[in-house]
Amino acid sequence: MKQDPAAQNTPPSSPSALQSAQPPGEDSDPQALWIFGYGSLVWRPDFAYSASRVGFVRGYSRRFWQGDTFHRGSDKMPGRVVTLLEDREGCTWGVAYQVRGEQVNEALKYLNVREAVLGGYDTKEVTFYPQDAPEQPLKALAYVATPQNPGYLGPAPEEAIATQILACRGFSGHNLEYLLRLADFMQLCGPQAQDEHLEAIVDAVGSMLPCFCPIEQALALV
Ligand SMILES: N[C@@H](CCC(=O)N[C@@H](CS)C(=O)NCC(=O)O)C(=O)O
Repeated sequence: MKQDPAAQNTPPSSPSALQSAQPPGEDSDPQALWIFGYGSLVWRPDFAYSASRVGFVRGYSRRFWQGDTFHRGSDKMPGRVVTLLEDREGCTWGVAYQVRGEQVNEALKYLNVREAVLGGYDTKEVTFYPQDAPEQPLKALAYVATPQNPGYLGPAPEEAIATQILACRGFSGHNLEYLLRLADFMQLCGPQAQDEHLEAIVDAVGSMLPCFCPIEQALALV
């Protein structure tokens, strides 16, 4: 897939700059901001929002390459959560949430703690393509863990990532729940939404769990 010029990797942008970047027709509220989630934000945003849309970003691939010693792991046994890897051929599915008015500062304050302080993520401007209107892309804020952050673990064989996920748990729950809820979301997106890296890790987990069962039953185990 050729990288869409609109999906050029732009430098990290401040939320305020992004709010003013919304096209005039996008929203009468100049304070409106879209936040793109592609990991736990997909199923647990935990901030108030006015609208949400399923869709994708181009030029990035999702990877379980960020360590997590709080939400899904500990200092002794860091879990693995996702980040975005710049990839010209990449496409990552997730959910964009629109926050407006007072929701903007509340969401940013909350995410700064959850993502930046506790998770090591930075903010980055991305171009989001709604599944139901890809011809009308939106500017959105994404939280991305770069290789420079102290929690970054980087690439590993999917089997090793699966082993680590099976062994870890943190304050937000088991790392396996994190993996399976993301896989569940991707199944709901339909056959056009593929994530080979995620699928390979789920398959590796399945080969290691003696009683591996459908996702909804496996979620009941964690
Ligand atoms: N920034 C990504 C990943 C965010 C993410 O998964 N962060 C983790 C670790 S800092 C988190 O918030 N976990 C909460 C949970 O696991 O329920 C997203 O947009 O979803």
